[in-house]
Amino acid sequence: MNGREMNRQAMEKPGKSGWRVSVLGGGAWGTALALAMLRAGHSVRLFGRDPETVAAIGRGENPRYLPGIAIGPGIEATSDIKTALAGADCVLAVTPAQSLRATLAAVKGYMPADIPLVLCAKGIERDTGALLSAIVGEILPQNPVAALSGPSFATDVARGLPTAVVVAARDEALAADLAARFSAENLRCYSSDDLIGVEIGGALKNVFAIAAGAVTGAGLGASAQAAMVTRGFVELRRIGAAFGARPETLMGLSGLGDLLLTCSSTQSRNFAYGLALGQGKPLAGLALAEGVPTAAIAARIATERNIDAPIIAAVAAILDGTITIRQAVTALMTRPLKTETDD
Ligand SMILES: NC(=O)c1ccc[n+]([C@@H]2O[C@H](COP(=O)([O-])OP(=O)(O)OC[C@H]3O[C@@H](n4cnc5c(N)ncnc54)[C@H](O)[C@@H]3O)[C@@H](O)[C@H]2O)c1
Ligand SMILES: O=P(O)(O)OC[C@H](O)CO
Repeated sequence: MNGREMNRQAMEKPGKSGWRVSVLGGGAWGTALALAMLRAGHSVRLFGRDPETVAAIGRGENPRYLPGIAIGPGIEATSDIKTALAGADCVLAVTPAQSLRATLAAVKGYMPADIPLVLCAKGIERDTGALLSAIVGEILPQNPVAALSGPSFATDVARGLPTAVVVAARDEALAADLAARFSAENLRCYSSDDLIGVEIGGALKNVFAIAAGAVTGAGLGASAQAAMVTRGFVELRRIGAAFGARPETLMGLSGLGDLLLTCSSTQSRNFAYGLALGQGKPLAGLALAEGVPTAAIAARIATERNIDAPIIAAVAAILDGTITIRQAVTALMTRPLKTETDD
C-alpha cells in the first residue's frame, strides 16, 4: 500500500479524531498546537512548567507567549506532568530542542508505553550533535517517534490561518495516521517516512534565517539575501545527504518551504535575532532563536564530516564573536571560484 492509500484509509477511519493529545510545553508553539489539535477534534491537555502561564491559559490567554489570542475552554492546562500524560493516546513534545533531553527525562516515568511521541521542536542537540529522534530513542525507546515540521508560525496557526506541514515517521503507516488525525480545515498535514530529512531541514533552516536577518540588518541588499538563501540551501542539502535525508524531502515543506518562510519574515525569531545582530543591537532578552545552538553544532558536524558549509561556519563564527559580519562577507565572497553545481 502506498502513502496516498494509507492517508486515504486513515482519513476514512471511523473515529479518526477524538484522541487524547498531551502537549508538553506552554510556549508559543505548544499553545498554538494545542489549539490546532482541539480544532482537529481531539481532547487536549497542555503541560507547562510555569504555574503562572498554566493559570493564565486556564483563564483563556497565554499573554507571555501568544498575547491577544483567545484560548477556549477545551484545553486543560496543568503543571502536573502525571495529570498531563494520564490516558494520553499521543504526546507532542514542544519544548526547545536543547531542553528536549530534560523534558523527556522528566516525563519518562509517566509516559504511557507504545504511544507515539511527536517532535515539534527544530534543532540539533548542541553538546552531542544528536538529532531529536535519537534522543527519544535513548530515553523513551518503547515509544514510536514522529516529527511535525514545516512553514508554521505559532501566531498564524493559533489564529487558524491556513498552512501545510509534514508529519514524518519511519513507519509510513504511523506517519499517514498521524497526518490524518492532525489535519483540519486550516492545517493540512502531508505524511513522510523520511524522519531524518524532516528533522534536518527544520533544524538547519533556523541557521540560515539568522544569516538572512543579519544580511538585512547589515544593509547588504536583497540580491545578497537571495544569493545567501540559495547557497545556504546547497549546504542544507549537503548536510542532509550526509545524514541520509532524501533530496525531495529537503525540497519540501519542512526544508525549502520553511527556509523560505523564516528567511523572509521578521515574524521569525531567528530572523529577528540575525536582524539585531546585523544592526549591532543588543541580543540579550530576545525570544528563543533555535538557530544559535544549532549553528555551532552544525558547523562542528560539517568540519568533522568534511562537508563544505561556509555559510554555516560563518554564522557560527559570528555568533561566537570570532569574526564580524563584514569579515564573514569578505571571506565568503573571495573563496576560490568553482562551478555552481560542484558538490
Ligand atoms: N514559535 C513558533 O512559531 C514555532 C513554530 C514551529 C516550531 N517551533 C519550534 O518549537 C520549539 C518551541 O518553540 P516555542 O515557540 O514554543 O518557544 P517558546 O520560547 O515560546 O516556549 C518554550 C516553552 O518551553 C518551556 N521550556 C523550556 N525548557 C523546558 C524544560 N526543560 N521543561 C519544560 N518546559 C520547558 C518554556 O517554559 C516555554 O513555555 C522550538 O524548537 C521552535 O523552533 C516554534
Ligand atoms: O520564529 P522561528 O524563527 O523560530 O520560526 C518558527 C517556525 O519554525 C517557522 O516555521
